[in-house]
Amino acid sequence: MDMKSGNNSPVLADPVPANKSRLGMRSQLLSFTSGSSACSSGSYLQIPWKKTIPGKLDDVRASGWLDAMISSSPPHKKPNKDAGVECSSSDSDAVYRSWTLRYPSALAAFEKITKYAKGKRIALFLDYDGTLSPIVDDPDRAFMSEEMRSTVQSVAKHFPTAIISGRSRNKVYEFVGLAELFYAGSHGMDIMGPDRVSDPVDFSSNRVRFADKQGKEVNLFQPASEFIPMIDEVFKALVDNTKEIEGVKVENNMFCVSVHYRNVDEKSWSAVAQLVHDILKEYPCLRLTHGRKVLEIRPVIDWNKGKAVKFLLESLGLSNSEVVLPIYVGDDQTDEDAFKVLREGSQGYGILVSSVPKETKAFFSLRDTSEVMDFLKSLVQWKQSAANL
Ligand SMILES: O=P(O)(O)OC[C@H]1O[C@H](O[C@H]2O[C@H](CO)[C@@H](O)[C@H](O)[C@H]2O)[C@H](O)[C@@H](O)[C@@H]1O
Repeated sequence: MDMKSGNNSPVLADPVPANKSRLGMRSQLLSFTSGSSACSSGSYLQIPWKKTIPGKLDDVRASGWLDAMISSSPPHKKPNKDAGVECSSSDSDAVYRSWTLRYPSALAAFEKITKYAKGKRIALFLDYDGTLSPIVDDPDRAFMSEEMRSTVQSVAKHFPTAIISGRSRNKVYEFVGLAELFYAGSHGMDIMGPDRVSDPVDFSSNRVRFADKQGKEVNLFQPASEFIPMIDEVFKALVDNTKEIEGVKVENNMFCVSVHYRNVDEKSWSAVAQLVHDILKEYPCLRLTHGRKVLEIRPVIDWNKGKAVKFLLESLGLSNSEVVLPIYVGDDQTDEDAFKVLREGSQGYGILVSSVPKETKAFFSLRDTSEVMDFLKSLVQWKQSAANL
């Protein structure tokens, strides 16, 4: 893959000036980013990992990380600063209701949505955690209910449906377990789709075609494949460096590493942030995104859930917005890239799953996973009744 910045490349330009090389030491990582890689120039050299001594916490405060960590997965009651007490739940309800004037409930606006979808084919994109399965303390136990599974299964019978998750593709497939869907893991950096119908850009070097277990031709697209060894290295370093902090969980999601602090005492959040910050200083080709009580480290390539949606629409031959209505349902910051693509291209609808008001690029909202299920069931019923007309 051409890793220089360019129209066809998903890789961003070198984020660090060439004179800021890593102490002039050569790295074992150079071997897999050979050629013209922006990240394999001097700026990409790595020092062998050494244990980080937590540095100045000013770094994480100044960069706004701590604020973002505190506001991710916000509490259900809003503290009232003036009175020093929490707002009552009826106050929060009123705030939520007024927020839904801007982002109406997709259930309440169902007729409007289906009116717009008339004569079009709906394509569904579903996030996993917080959308199909409720948020739980242990990421390994984020199971979806059987009812939700069969709802997703029937939705997929009527509409092309893809899961787009921050988890590794294999892991999210294990949780969902439905072979009839398309899957994009690692925030869209690992897409298993149909054999491509058309594609506006040349991704040939990142694409592998093969037949799946059912003999169906599939297309595996991994725009960040060169980063796997680096991600492994960072994963191991973070497991090692955070082991003294109780409650931290580090997850290897193949093309990204998730550092969970949901079960960490709030007093230690800054230490978690500092350790991640220190790692990122050593790996200029990686960057941070925030999720729900999770810090996510991923390659700096210009690829995200929004690009994955576009890619899948192309691959499925569904990119003509005159005849296709894509709907994306998701709950966290990384889903905003997909909402943005749909809104800015006037292409389809984003639906934010949130029980608290949030700034979003979505058009509609749903409170929680049970409303997501109701919405999916309504789509199936609507489709079935339209077929009977
Ligand atoms: O894109 P998603 O499918 O929403 O995945 C985003 C991250 O979800 C998982 O973490 C979140 O859910 C956990 C289980 O409910 C919860 O414990 C954690 O606090 C949340 O951040 C997953 O573990 C991550 O790897 C995903 O990136």
